Amino acid sequence: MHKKYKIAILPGDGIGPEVMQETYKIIEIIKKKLLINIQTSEYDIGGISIDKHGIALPKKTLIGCEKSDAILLGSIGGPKWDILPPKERPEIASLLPIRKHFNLFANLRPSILHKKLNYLSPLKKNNIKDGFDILCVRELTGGIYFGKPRIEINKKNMHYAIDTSIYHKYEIQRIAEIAFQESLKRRCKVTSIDKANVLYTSKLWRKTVNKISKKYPKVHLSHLYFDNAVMQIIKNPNQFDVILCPNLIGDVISDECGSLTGSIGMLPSASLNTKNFGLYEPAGGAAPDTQGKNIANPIAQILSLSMLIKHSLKMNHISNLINTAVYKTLLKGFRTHDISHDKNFVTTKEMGNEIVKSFIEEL
Ligand SMILES: NC(=O)C1=CN([C@@H]2O[C@H](COP(=O)(O)OP(=O)(O)OC[C@H]3O[C@@H](n4cnc5c(N)ncnc54)[C@H](O)[C@@H]3O)[C@@H](O)[C@H]2O)C=CC1
Ligand SMILES: CC(C)CC(=O)C(=O)O
Ligand SMILES: [Mg+2]
Repeated sequence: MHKKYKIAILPGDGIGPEVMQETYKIIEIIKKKLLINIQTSEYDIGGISIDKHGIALPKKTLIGCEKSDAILLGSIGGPKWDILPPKERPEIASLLPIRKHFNLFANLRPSILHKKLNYLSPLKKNNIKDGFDILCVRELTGGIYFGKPRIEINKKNMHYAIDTSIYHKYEIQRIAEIAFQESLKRRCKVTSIDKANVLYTSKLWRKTVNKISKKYPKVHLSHLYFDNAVMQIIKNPNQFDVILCPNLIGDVISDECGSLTGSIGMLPSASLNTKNFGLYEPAGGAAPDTQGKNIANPIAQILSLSMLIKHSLKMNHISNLINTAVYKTLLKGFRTHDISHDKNFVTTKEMGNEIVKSFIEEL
């Protein structure tokens, strides 16, 4: 009897359901042609769930995810729900809590610009002749997105808001371990990014990362301040291997690295806990400006499935086949709106179909 894999699918808001449809096509091929027993079950999350059930993260969704081997998420949020009080908006009421619930502290965001596709990047060609391959390792369940108190005070003559950034040593230790271990599989370089010239949490971050680095003598560790880092990445992304960041900094850096490959619409992510259970989602958001137009790039979602298959289902060969299929489709010249330099672009569905064709060619 073949092993059965259960994937909880959470399409969410905005372009989430559109790009998820294209990802289902790849799952169907894996089931039919590779005879892998994958069972998918869909659950609501985010704004759509608020509309349907009055709550952004229903119990049914959490229980469905708990019973699965991994979660594949589209995206959440959009202007319709921006007017809600902070605690009720999809970001704070569903995305952050689901990450915390499963202790998904390790967020891996690989940004790869292949040499042969370097013209997709907005950077000048001579800066990216050889492309680049950066893995952003972002701490995902701590820092300022989770600190308390977070509150707006509006009293007589006083109107202010507070966010609190907290990092415990153990939170820094465990994400640093992940970054060093990942770098051993790559080019053995870790660049840790912080603001240790100003922030107390960053001082502890740097001290702790330095201590962990002693366990990894083969890995070259360097530190950059956040402001300089965003500049260095644009000047020469190829100098970076693994970039290790606190939550907020990683949010920014990963968008930057993603867009340097051509579009944030191609950047997948894996959010993992210590048991290799993971939530996989595009690094970008709900892209409301492209929603419903059949123009969104489905690559980030398809590559997120690839990461799921690698990290949670442990089928590296299938993950590699998907990655190759995406690469070949781009080499064949197919471009969605976000990566097209002219008016010649394919729709979301056409891109999905082309990736499926390339995938079948690889089998
Ligand atoms: N993990 C998640 O679910 C995330 C949700 N969000 C939410 O999404 C909503 C929109 O946020 P924004 O700041 O506009 O960021 P965004 O990432 O949704 O969009 C930024 C830009 O990138 C483009 N883009 C993103 N993904 C694309 C794709 N697959 N194909 C083509 N173009 C793509 C968008 O069209 C837009 O121009 C907000 O409500 C935000 O809170 C934002 C980031 C992550
Ligand atoms: C709500 C945000 C923290 C989501 C986001 O921008 C991200 O995870 O990259
Ligand atoms: Mg982000």
